[in-house]
Amino acid sequence: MNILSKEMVLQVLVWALQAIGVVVFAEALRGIWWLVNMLFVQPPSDPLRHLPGPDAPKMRNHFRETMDPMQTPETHDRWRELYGKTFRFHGFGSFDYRLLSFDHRVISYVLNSPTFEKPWQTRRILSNLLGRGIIATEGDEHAFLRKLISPAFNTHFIKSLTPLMFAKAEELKYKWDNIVSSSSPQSPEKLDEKTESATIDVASWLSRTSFDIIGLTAFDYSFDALNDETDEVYNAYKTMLDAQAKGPGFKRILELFFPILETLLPDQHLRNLKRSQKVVRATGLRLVSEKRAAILADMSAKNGQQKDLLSLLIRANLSENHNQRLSDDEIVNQLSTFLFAGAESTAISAAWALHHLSLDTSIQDQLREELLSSNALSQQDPTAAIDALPYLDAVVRETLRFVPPAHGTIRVATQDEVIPLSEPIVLRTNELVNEVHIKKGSYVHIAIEGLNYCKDIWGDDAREYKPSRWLNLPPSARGQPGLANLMSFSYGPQSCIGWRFSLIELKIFLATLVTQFSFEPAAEIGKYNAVITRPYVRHKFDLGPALPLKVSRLAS
Ligand code: HEM
Repeated sequence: MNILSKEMVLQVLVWALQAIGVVVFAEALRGIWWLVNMLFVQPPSDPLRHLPGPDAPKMRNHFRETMDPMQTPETHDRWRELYGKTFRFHGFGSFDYRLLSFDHRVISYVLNSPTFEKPWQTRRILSNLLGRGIIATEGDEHAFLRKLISPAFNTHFIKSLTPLMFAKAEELKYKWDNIVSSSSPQSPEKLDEKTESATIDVASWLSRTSFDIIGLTAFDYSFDALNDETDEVYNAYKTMLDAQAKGPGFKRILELFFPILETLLPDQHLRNLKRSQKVVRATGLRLVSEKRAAILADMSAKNGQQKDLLSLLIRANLSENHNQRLSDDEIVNQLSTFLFAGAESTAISAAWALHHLSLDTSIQDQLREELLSSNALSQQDPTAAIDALPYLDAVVRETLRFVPPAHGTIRVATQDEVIPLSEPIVLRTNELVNEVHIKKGSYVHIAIEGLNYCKDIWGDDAREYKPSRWLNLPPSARGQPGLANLMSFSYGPQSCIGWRFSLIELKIFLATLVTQFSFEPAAEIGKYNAVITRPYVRHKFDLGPALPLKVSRLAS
């Protein structure tokens, strides 16, 4: 009996091993076929191969040339000169043809057509991080969320949030003032000189301020990060978002393709991430339930003032058909998305603005002169007053043009498609064509920075930081389809929903800080692209994103 059961166990083991062997063999075959198909079968039939463009050896890619902001301006200029406005380059190797175009007809077609979606890799990264927020969705789900969320970002509502933005900008001003005071030896002679100064990492302080603003305006939650960085939810969000700040490592990329690795080979990073997500979700769910209870209880609030985006979202959700309503979890995903998409991008733009003002004192002086002579900050309606200042507007837009936080975006064709061109191109076969054929699965790269640097749109000085261009834009730039006359917020159904929010926040930051301090460079700054274009101190990349400036208090 014993012997029999041993034999049976052995037999079962053998069968199990055979079954595993068959599965492994089948998977290996599938993998080999996938590789052969990708490397040898698909490329010869890819219509993009006929387009002009740079060639690459089998396993070399063009990612650095197309995505590293320290290289892209030169690369784009060179490639445009050689290949024209629409061409192809290589993704993971010479087998991987990708479309790159500086033709707005192509861009507009791709950004507006339902055939083109964000690649699954982008959406998986985003939803692994934030849950399924609007930025990670497509099709009907996206359209539904966009309709639900859009009212929360209208001009009127954003204007109601500006007192909070002003209050936080003032708080930042006092923080910097204290830093300057504590690092400058006090002496009476110095009071009317511009010598009281300190070196401040403006990127980090602006990030703390911007987090505080989104916390309060989006979900009425005080991170109070400007005071200290101890709040548990703030730190949880920082852990989640900082994971992106140095770019994905090799293991993260492998996990994207083989999610099972997260379970098989957990590491400290993943454990921290999961812990942070738990903290964010628990607090988010609590806030949603408290807000909803308050809204339901307070019938008079039906037409009353909403003071945060969450209340607006809950109210819009409550008026939806019962079976279409978002769950509390789904609402929390949207809040995390606002934080992810809005906090760092606006803070980094403000830091880039101060950087460029520090590099050109005449621009800085002109801006300060406009702000002081208009007395905009002391007006009864300071939001309207600063919003009406042409040079402030020019500095903000020029900064967003010159260093767009989103360096580019990518779309993938979900079926074979024909994209119209605004001007014909000559294929490698010498054929003149008015359209580009693209097959299902091909990637289209939208070079946001590249489009912002186009000489045929912006003029020969496109690669100079020059706010004055906005006071007299060339007609080619005036007709740009992008939001705020730029590509920086993209356009089409998936364009930035928070663009008005960030424009006014940037203006409030600059108006508050430039009237109080002057800025000079404190280090050589480089830029790198990890989800957004971030500053770092040259030769000190390991320290992470930073933008130190010499900040001096102006004589009163
Ligand atoms: C300087 C600041 C900002 C820049 C440059 C910026 C840029 C962008 C860009 C380029 C996209 C499109 C991404 C793509 O198609 O791949 C986008 C989408 C989005 N942005 Fe912004 N953004 C900024 C600030 C904000 C703020 C403050 C918020 C919210 C508070 C926000 C919320 C969103 C959301 C929710 C989406 C997804 C929209 C959708 O999928 O329909 N952004 N942003």
